Amino acid sequence: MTRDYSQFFSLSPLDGQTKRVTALQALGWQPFFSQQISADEMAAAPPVRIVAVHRNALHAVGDNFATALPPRQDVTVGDWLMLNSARPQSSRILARSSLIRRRAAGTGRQEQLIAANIDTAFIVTSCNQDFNIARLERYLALALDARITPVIVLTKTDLAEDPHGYADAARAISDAAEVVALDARGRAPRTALAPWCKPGRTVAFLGSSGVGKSTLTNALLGSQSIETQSIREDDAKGRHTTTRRELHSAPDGCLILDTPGMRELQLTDAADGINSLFAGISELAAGCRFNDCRHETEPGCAVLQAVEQEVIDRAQLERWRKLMAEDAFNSASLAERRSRDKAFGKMVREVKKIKDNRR
Ligand SMILES: Nc1nc2c(ncn2[C@@H]2O[C@H](COP(=O)(O)OP(=O)(O)OP(=O)(O)O)[C@@H](O)[C@H]2O)c(=O)[nH]1
Ligand SMILES: [Zn+2]
Repeated sequence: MTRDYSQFFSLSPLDGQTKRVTALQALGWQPFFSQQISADEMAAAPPVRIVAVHRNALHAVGDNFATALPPRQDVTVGDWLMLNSARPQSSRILARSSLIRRRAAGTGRQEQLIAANIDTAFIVTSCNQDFNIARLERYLALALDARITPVIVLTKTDLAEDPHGYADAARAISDAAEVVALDARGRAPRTALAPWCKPGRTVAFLGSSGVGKSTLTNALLGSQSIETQSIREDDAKGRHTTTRRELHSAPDGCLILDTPGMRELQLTDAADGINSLFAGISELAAGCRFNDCRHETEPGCAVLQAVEQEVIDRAQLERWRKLMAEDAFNSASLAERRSRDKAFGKMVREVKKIKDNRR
């Protein structure tokens, strides 16, 4: 199937003042990436950005050209590669400014790369029963851990009796994230999200199904190119899960990553993100008498003392515990897997050695 990626070629918007943005900058190229390569390397292998991941190909766009590459487990949408035309599989992956990973859905504990080099994560929830502090915290921890600026977006303000109540509750979660409340339909999102949707910036929408991610994406794109749930519901086949994973270029010059629902989002190796979200608790924990304090019944527990003194909220401590436990569980399983794989590889090599010696 031939796909048309020419939408990315015309990306050379003016960034408000009069400074011209180069074609690469419009694709999201930043000093963080150019610092990783020499001028010679730049001439030998042009940088390309992975704008779409399909089952049988990676679609890459560079300075006024597009190409398809063979799929690779270690490459994800948003990645920058130095294109080796002779051996595309060996193209160098540039270090990422941010990376979203997750534990693969199902029973396997394999880590899956979701997206790379995202500047802003819009964490979307609606002003209704979807609104859930624990879930927002999980997304916030994930974004912070991935080194992405989080912004909480509350949709469906038009349907809520008290949208301000939701916005206040969201603001109380963390100073790390700004909160925007809006009606996702119509023109409001373009203005409200403009501070983060600048030329060459990559943004992504995260959140449960039905909260308005596609509606927001369409509002920024100024089109209906992403089908929304109500349209899918009319589909004779009923609702199908979205498998898309690609970047779209918006008229304002920003790049929008469209990810699947991420309903099974799990934290893996995200302790840093959790700690920065719950900075108050983690700082207190450092003052506990025991290094391995679980903050349950231990004497000299600084965290429990703070709860007693109502410096921190008991419910918040519970949510922190849950996230830490989830992260520890997933990370341990992953580490276990890695060491198992290592041990297995070692065994294979030893068996091979024995066989070779016998010859
Ligand atoms: N009234 C109102 N309806 C909204 C708003 N945001 C989204 N909707 C509607 O809610 C439904 C779901 O929106 P989508 O944009 O498809 O939700 P999604 O998050 O992309 O869902 P998935 O693709 O399943 O992950 C659609 O019918 C939208 O029109 C809003 O702010 N106000
Ligand atoms: Zn403690």
